[in-house]
Amino acid sequence: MEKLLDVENVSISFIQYTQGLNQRDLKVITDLTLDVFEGEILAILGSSGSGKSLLAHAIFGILPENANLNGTIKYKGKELSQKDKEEIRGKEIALIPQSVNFLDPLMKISDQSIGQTENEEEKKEKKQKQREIFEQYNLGPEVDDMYPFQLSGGMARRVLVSTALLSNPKLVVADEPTPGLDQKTVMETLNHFKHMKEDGVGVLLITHDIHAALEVADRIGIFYSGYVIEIAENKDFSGNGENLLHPYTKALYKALPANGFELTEGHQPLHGEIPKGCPYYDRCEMRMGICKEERPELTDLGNKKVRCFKYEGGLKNGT
Ligand SMILES: Nc1ncnc2c1ncn2[C@@H]1O[C@H](COP(=O)(O)OP(=O)(O)OP(=O)(O)O)[C@@H](O)[C@H]1O
Ligand code: NI
Repeated sequence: MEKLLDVENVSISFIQYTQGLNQRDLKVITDLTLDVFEGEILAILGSSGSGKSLLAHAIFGILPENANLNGTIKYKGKELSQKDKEEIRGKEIALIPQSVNFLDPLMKISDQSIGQTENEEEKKEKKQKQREIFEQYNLGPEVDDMYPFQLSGGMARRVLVSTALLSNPKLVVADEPTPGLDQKTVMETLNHFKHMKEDGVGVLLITHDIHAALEVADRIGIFYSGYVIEIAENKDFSGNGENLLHPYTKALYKALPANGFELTEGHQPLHGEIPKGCPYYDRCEMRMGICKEERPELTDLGNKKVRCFKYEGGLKNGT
């Protein structure tokens, strides 16, 4: 399977003005590294406000003006410049945006889904394809002439998913596709991702819903205080969680069945307030002296990755 997306050491920050003319760099995402292969679903799990949408927007070159982006984003091994991102988006790579507000309220659904076309012939072709895909997603012909406000939440979601698929993308980035949907529509949406994967598409599923992630993802990356602290395989989230590596991931897993799961529980140091050592130091049961002083790197352990000093010498060193 070919590697589609490489996000290497990406940091995203904003300039924050403090007193007077003083300013400081407010880091939202630090040193983020992940990859997505063909026919794979990688979920990124993070709490609200942890920078998930910023990550998606960085890949598509649509970050807000005041954001600073560092690091490298590659597609099929080639580093993407801002210009490349603009050329490739909506074609080989497609975004399923978090908000249905991405739909234009004043434009009929089918027109905005098809987008601008060069000529009548192209428009006809695209219209036909749009109908086919919409049909697969249970959106009948009556939807074409509707405006966004006439759609239910589930229909609007399906419009965003099918619009993303219109260009036959190789890579799909789905930003929080499930909140606000009823259980049945959640399962439907997740099934769409499974079908994309079966068709060889690579999917980056950005979510704060661990149940959704576990339902469909092959691997799951866990955000903590703007760092990816572990990328685990789905099957590691089983038994006593003994195959999970980072103490935070272990704690999350243990909280799952008992508490109905709350990712935001406990205080995650955010942005400016991260101490110089490991961001999880204060809450960690496995902490050592070095963890207070230095920040651990993301250690590559084959199919998994972890950011924790316990594993710097390999898997056997952890507990
Ligand atoms: N234009 C901006 N200027 C300054 N700070 C910003 C800006 N946009 C986002 N941020 C900061 O970045 C943080 C992360 O935003 P982002 O939308 O990526 O979070 P998220 O993980 O997608 O959250 P949610 O789960 O609510 O969708 C925000 O909490 C905010 O502090
Ligand atoms: Ni978001």
